[in-house]
Amino acid sequence: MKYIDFDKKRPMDLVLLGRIAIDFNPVDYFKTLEESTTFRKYLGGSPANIAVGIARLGKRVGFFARVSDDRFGDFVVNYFENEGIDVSRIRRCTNGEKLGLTFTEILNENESSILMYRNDIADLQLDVSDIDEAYIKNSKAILISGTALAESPSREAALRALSLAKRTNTPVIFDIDYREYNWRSKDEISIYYSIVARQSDIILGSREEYDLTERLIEPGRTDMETAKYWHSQGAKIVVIKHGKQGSTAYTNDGQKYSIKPFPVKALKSFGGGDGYAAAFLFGLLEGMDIHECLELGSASASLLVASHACSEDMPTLDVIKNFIAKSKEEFGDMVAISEE
Ligand SMILES: Nc1ncnc2c1ncn2[C@@H]1O[C@H](COP(=O)(O)OP(=O)(O)O)[C@@H](O)[C@H]1O
Ligand SMILES: O=C(O)C[C@@H](O)[C@H](O)C(=O)COP(=O)(O)O
Repeated sequence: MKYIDFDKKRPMDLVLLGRIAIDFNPVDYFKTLEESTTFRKYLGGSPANIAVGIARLGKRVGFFARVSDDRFGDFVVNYFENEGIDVSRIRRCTNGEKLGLTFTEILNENESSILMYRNDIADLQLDVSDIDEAYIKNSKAILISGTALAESPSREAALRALSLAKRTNTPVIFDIDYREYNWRSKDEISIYYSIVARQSDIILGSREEYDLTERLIEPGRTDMETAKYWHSQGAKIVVIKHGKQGSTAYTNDGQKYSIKPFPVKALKSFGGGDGYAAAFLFGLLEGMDIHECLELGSASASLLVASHACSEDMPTLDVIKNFIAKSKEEFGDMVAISEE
């Protein structure tokens, strides 16, 4: 069953909108951030990680972003170019705004935290003038990352992209992507997240992120209530992630596809969502069934939590498929299909 009708005549597979940043992950991990002394620099930013992931799976990827006009901005643009990602819509800030920096803390395989430096931030300078209709119209889908809604002018740029996507019949993917920084209130979060979610075809988020989105609508929903509500608003696929407990995709025909995580020796607790989104969306673009997309997403997520980086360790399709095959041999099938 296909839930999203991607226009195969469009040359770009996915355009993403949101932050491109840098991760500094500790080399001397299993320590507090205060104690760590040595870090490795990686491209970062959840939507940027997803872009790298889906490009490595062979898709043609574009990006709407503002980056800093300095060496860090050079680093991320060059990294994208080396990954084959189109950078024609990535512009430099002109007033000294800085690229987002994320210092991560890996205390143990289950406990990590991220410290984000986002003052005077470049990515939230994305402007409505940066968003052109032709670029969206040439793409099979657009992914909007929630943090882009945290401040103006990025907020209006994201909403313009959303409007142009609807006008050009371009499927909208909303990766809720909550990061507390730059938001002034939880009501603000709910207002803007729900505007985008109501016009999205696919919504990806953790339970916490749906709770934030639904705060002014109906707080305290179950997953089933959440899925039914967003289906009633037009979403075709609602994915709710629950960390180590796995994830579930709810489709608008009443099907519920749950998957347990592929067992893995985790190193960190972050990065799974980006790997998940990249591989899950790849599967959809390939016309795969939902349970195949879930397997790809969940396997990619497991590989990412087992690795030191997010972007740099995004797996190829062969790596994901080999991992799935080995896991199934040892642990059996991971997917359970049922009715909502
Ligand atoms: N310890 C783990 N082992 C295996 N897979 C994991 C682990 N933690 C997370 N995952 C996978 O990563 C996915 C996304 O993780 P989650 O924490 O829910 O979202 P996010 O990373 O976006 O916050 C999960 O649905 C699961 O498939
Ligand atoms: O999103 C950020 O700005 C930080 C990311 O680069 C970092 O790798 C991370 O936290 C990924 O988070 P997740 O995949 O959503 O768990």
